[in-house]
Amino acid sequence: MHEILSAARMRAADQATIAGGIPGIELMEAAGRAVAEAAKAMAPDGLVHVLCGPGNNGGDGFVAARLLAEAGRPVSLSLLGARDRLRGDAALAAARWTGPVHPAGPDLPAAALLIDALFGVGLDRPIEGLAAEIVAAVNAAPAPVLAVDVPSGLDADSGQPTGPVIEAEATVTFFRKKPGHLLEPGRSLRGTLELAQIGIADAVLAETGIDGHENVPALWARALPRLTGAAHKYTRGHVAVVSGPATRTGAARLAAGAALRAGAGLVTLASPGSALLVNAAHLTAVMLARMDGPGDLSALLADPRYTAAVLGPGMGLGPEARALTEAALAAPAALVLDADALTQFADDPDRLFSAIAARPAPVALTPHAGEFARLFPDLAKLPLKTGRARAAAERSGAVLVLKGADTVIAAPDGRLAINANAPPWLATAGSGDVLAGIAGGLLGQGMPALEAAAAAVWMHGAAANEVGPGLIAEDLAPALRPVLATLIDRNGRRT
Ligand SMILES: NC(=O)C1=CN([C@@H]2O[C@H](COP(=O)(O)OP(=O)(O)OC[C@H]3O[C@@H](n4cnc5c(N)ncnc54)[C@H](O)[C@@H]3O)[C@@H](O)[C@H]2O)[C@@H](O)CC1
Ligand SMILES: Nc1ncnc2c1ncn2[C@@H]1O[C@H](COP(=O)(O)OP(=O)(O)O)[C@@H](O)[C@H]1O
Ligand SMILES: [K+]
Repeated sequence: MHEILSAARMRAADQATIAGGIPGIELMEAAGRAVAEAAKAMAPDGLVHVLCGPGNNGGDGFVAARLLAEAGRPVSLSLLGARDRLRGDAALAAARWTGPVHPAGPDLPAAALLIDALFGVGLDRPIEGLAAEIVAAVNAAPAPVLAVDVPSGLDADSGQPTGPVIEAEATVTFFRKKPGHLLEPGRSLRGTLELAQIGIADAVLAETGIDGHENVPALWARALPRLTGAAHKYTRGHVAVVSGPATRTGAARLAAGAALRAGAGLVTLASPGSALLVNAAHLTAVMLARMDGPGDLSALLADPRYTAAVLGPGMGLGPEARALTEAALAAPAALVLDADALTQFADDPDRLFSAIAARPAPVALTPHAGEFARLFPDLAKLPLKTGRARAAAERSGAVLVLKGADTVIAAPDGRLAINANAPPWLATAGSGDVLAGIAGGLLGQGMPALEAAAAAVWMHGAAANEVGPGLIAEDLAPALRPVLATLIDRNGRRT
């Protein structure tokens, strides 16, 4: 159920199902029924006003209106465009509606609920003219809005408004979620999301292919590190985190603490001599090693017990910092490169990519949009966030974590997950450092890179939800405990 389908693949799934012998009107009846049920739950009484568009999204609206009326609810309906222009299943659905069909306009009745069945995945241009006036009126109306499939005006693939767009309290979509339900601002515009099954068989996915998955534990839970009675700290991995200079040490400590909480057996902060005392003053379970340049870091990471390293948080730019990252790239450990460790390669991203290609252990890159644009200036212009992440993973040979409210995780082989559990209070200084640490902690325990990165992003969001508003980055690592408890039981088994 967690596969994601683009509008084109969803159309292919509809068509394959109809070609397989299930009439389109049956799918539409099931879709309209799901919408009617959601409408009853949202507004137990009062008038429901259904706004129908000229395509099959409008057809779903006609079905919902009929079923609500049959259930005894007061229903009114308006249609954008002429009734005799309706085609196919939508025309059939409209023929089954026996109530009046009002011409759609910005004058809306005082309703308990508005159903937006104007445009779905068939939207092919920005909404304008009369339809735009209707959208504005719907958004200004006091009644809550239930969107059919997608809020009208939203691009189902990008999550971007194409122009005027409906702001919905809730959306009912069919068969599988679309990228635009998870990518911002679509995730905010669609309100709560219900997924309804309408008679399309899961097997159709083998034919259509998928556009990725929603980032849920089912994707990676089986790959989580497994604790057994025979575990000792070295079997749980040793993660090195590179500290910045004396005036910028906090970010690396946040990452180190998070790596330990994520289950790494040992975490060592590799600190410049000048920053040893300030780091020592703040550390207990995290260990400290003196590291005064790339030679020291190479020597440290040459110890094969170091299974992962995290570089970037608070690290700084310039040739010395860059030389540290080069040393880590030449070492055998898995790597998380974040923040400054990415920006260091802005002048020569290909140098980073060839170093990644030359190493046996995996690399995860965790840029926010600004860092991404420095490494992938051409890809940053691609219209879809999913497309940007996928192309960058392919080019870099690394697992790409393109951060934001709607973080996208992509592997070089094309696998992709969109994360949708992060609350807005995660947007606070240092929270990215914690994410890098969690990813390092999971990689260090031997988790495969895509799974480790996706799990880290999900745990980060779940920990933020545990904490709630008011969160500061320091709160995140402790909040991993209840999150891990939902994933791993006390006997070390994955739940
Ligand atoms: N048989 C099927 O394929 C099923 C389709 N379903 C519904 O059908 C929807 C897709 O239906 P359609 O492909 O007919 O597409 P839509 O109903 O989303 O919209 C397409 C219609 O709107 C017009 N249009 C597009 N953008 C416009 C704009 N900006 N201004 C004015 N007119 C515009 C198009 O010319 C076309 O007439 C889905 O979102 C879903 O709600 C469901 O009923 C399930 C079954
Ligand atoms: N509006 C938001 N909603 C949810 N999560 C967000 C939002 N904005 C940022 N985040 C998350 O917060 C973290 C911020 O990381 P980053 O940009 O590197 O900041 P910093 O360097 O201050 O830690 C990322 O994990 C990102 O996905
Ligand atoms: K709609």
